[in-house]
Amino acid sequence: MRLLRRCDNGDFSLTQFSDEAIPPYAILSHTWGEDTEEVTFEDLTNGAGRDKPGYEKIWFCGEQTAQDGLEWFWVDTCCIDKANKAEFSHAIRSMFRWYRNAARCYVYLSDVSSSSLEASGEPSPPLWESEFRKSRWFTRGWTLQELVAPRTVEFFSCEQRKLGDKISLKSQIYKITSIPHAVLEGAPLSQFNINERLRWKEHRETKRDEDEAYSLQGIFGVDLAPIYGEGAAGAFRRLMDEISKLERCVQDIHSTDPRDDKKRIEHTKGGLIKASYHWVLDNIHFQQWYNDPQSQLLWIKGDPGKGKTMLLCGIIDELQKSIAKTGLVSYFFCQATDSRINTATAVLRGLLFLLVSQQPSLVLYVRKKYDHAGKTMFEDANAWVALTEIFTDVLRDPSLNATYLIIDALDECVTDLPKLLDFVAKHSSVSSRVKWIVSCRNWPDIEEQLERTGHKVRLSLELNAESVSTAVRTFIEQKVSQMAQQKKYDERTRDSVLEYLALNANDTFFWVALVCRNLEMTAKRNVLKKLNSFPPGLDSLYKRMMQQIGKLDDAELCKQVLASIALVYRPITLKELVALVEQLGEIANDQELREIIGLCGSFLILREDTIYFVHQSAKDFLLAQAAEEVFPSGREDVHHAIVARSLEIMSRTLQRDMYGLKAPGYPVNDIKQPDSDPLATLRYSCIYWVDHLCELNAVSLASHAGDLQDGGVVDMFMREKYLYWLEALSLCKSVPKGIVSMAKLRSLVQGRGNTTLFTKLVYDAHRLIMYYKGAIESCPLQAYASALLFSPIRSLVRGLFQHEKPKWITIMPAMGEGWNTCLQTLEGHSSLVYSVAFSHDSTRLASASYDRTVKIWDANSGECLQTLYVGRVLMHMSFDTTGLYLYTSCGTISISATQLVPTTIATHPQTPEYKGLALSSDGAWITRDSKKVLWLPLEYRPSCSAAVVGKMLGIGVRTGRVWIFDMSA
Ligand SMILES: Nc1ncnc2c1ncn2[C@@H]1O[C@H](COP(=O)(O)OP(=O)(O)OP(=O)(O)O)[C@@H](O)[C@H]1O
Repeated sequence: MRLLRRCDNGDFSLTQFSDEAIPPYAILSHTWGEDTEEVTFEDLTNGAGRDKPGYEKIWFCGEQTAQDGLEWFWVDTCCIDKANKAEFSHAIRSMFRWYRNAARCYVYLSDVSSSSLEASGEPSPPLWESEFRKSRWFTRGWTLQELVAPRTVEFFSCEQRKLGDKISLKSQIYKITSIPHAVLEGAPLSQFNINERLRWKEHRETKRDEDEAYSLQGIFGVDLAPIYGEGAAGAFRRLMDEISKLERCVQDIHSTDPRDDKKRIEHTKGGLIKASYHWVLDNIHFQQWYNDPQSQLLWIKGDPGKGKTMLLCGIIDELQKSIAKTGLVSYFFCQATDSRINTATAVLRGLLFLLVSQQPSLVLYVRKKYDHAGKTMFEDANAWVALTEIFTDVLRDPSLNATYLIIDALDECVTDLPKLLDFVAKHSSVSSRVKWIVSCRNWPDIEEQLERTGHKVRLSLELNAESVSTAVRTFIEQKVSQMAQQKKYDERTRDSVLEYLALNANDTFFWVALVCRNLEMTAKRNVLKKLNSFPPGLDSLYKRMMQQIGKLDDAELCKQVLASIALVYRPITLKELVALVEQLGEIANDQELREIIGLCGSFLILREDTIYFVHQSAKDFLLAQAAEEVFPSGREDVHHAIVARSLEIMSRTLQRDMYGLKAPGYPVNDIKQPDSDPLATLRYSCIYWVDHLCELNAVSLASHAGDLQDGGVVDMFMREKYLYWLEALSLCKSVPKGIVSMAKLRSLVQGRGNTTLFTKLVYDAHRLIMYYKGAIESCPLQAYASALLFSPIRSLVRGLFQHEKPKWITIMPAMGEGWNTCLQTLEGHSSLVYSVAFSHDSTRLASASYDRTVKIWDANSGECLQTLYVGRVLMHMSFDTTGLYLYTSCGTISISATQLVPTTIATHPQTPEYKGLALSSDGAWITRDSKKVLWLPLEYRPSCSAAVVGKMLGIGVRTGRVWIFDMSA
């Protein structure tokens, strides 16, 4: 950006600044006169232009800038070299940002005179207002963004007298432009829908047709390179395209909307009570964090149930009020029992989603990567890397105002917590504009890491016992008063409940909440009798509740439900639960089912149709203290029951074409889930039955030995339902998980030693899912087309499912006898793959392509874990024990094996030995010492690169595919 400064001799000089080093500056907004009247860049560089009418504006802007204590200012007529096309294009794309980031914006209204102000001596309304209303400034296209982008906009008359600013004149401006007050007060533009924003530009004109669209790019938070000559229609079409791409990108960032999570949490926890969190706002540590620019991280810690989550809900509400639309508040609530929101990646996605929703211009940092990699970049197992890079860029954005980032329950981040802690520690001191709050239980691991973080303030709930105690007391009073009203308690009952709760709560909100939950289900006449049965302390209370469940008529059923819910890998729905717990099968009635969950109400809660634990501590209790009661024959028994039920219900229900798609090429992305979804009960079973099977220990496996033998339940399921299961996995978007499951099943059955027909079937089925992953994943019915037609003649699955092969194919392709050496084909690169490398443990395969990306694959599941945009062609790649090294002509980029975070280093500590294979002229693969290791079938020969580890061979080819071969086969 080029800025102006007034020199001592009264002239103006121009200085160019890089984006990272722009000093505070003022900016002029005006309407252009004839081109010949304006002072140009050329004029200024040649010391000319003083005699032009436009010089006065520049002079005014310089004067006003100095008066406001600034040194630099910007005027569009002379700060852009319009002869330089690249610069001009860059300026058009940056203009909104330049206005938004200006410390001051002066609007010079050449057609509004303030002489009428003097003459009138404060009449009401002032006479200049009618000129103001008619000013040309409100009719031009570009001035729309000049009005809405800057924080402050001051209006001056042609005599250079201040008339007011966009806040003091908001009513007049609203009448002229119909732009709502909130916009003028700085509300994020994204709060206003596209049509409304388009309406603001109605009746505005631009000199060039295309500018009508170009002048709106900042208003919609998109980037549009100008192509003058394309016409207004072309420019608008591109603008609309960009807007829809932006919307898609924002949509794809989000895996959950933290605003909905917050509402849900508050709702399921019984509603937020202000009087129980308000104490924190006056707390000395909170105040220090809030007011001191050096204190950027507030760490709230406390034992389970002390009210941390609700405290954060309250703080979020208060911060949102206090920043009054000018800053950003972004937050995330981790919940261990919900796999959508218990990973480090989900946290960053959630935070990022709320940031870009409030300030769409930030999406540019996302688009840099997203446009290249698409939605998968948020979903790859290592999306973490991409997200941390984006986040780092976002936090450095110069336009970011006061920003608050809040993460609740770090202890409930199940996947990659160390990475998240490391990220928070590093980034919480990056910018004084960005402040963080994190909360967690008193866990030593987390404490150790956060203790090392600088610029933090610690707020321990245990060390603020008095405040927490008063807050709990208020909570008790509110809860009891609500119950007393609802259940019509007499005074004695109400006072007794109040007293009992106050005496036994031990400053733990959750204990109070749990007791109240129980009392709400207790008849008024029994309340006093029952009161003493709630012992103080969470564990004692859970124990007591377990005893109460033990006395129910449905005690056994409730325990079975609790046992299954405690062992499943994600929260399940009521329907999925019925599939897993045999005895529930007899309860056909939805109402009765809900009643059973209600009976477990001290531990479980139903949200819509999904069952959750009331609290993580409830699950912990069942798995530890109550294990004997809930798992009387051990956890393995419950795992086995889940497997048995899953197989039974899948065998009964799975069939060909569950969604009535008919066409084998029906793409999975076009499929709409039917209202009455035949997979609703099966989804969990389909995805996780193998995992439960693999939880069985040797003793348990021995006692169920028949299951894994020829003719056993698993064998029969594979024989009769395997392809239908693959179709279902595809409908559940879980084919990669299916591959991992089949690998697990294969090693489980192979580990049992003897080779049986069943072992062979599992091997064959595993090969088939690996080989046809791509086809089945994108079109579920390909399980019966490609997978049957092109698998080897002696494939067991092919033989078992002959009856399912497409009837319309009369001449079957000639296939080989058995599976060839190619295990799987990895698809994703869009150009030739010129380098491949295996990790030493053979779990990862990296491939580099002329599409300028390096992809890292899970060599077992074939899933693409990460796409690195390297932007250049590499010379070579190799893994060593420390990580992946990418060799470029300008040094090495190393990728750490565990973190997969690229860092640039100048040289590699030692040049690793090249261990790959090379292609000999006759098409055979030879090692470096010229010893032949493998002949490849002709079809695989047009290859470009190869790597080998153990008995696996990876080959990258011209089509962009990567093949993995089993060399032992
Ligand atoms: N300000 C409040 N308003 C309403 N309810 C509250 C408030 N504070 C705490 N509670 C009640 O106390 C319960 C426990 O609070 P919360 O979940 O915030 O504790 P926590 O410290 O985050 O617990 P954990 O670390 O175990 O997750 C909530 O379920 C809610 O019922």
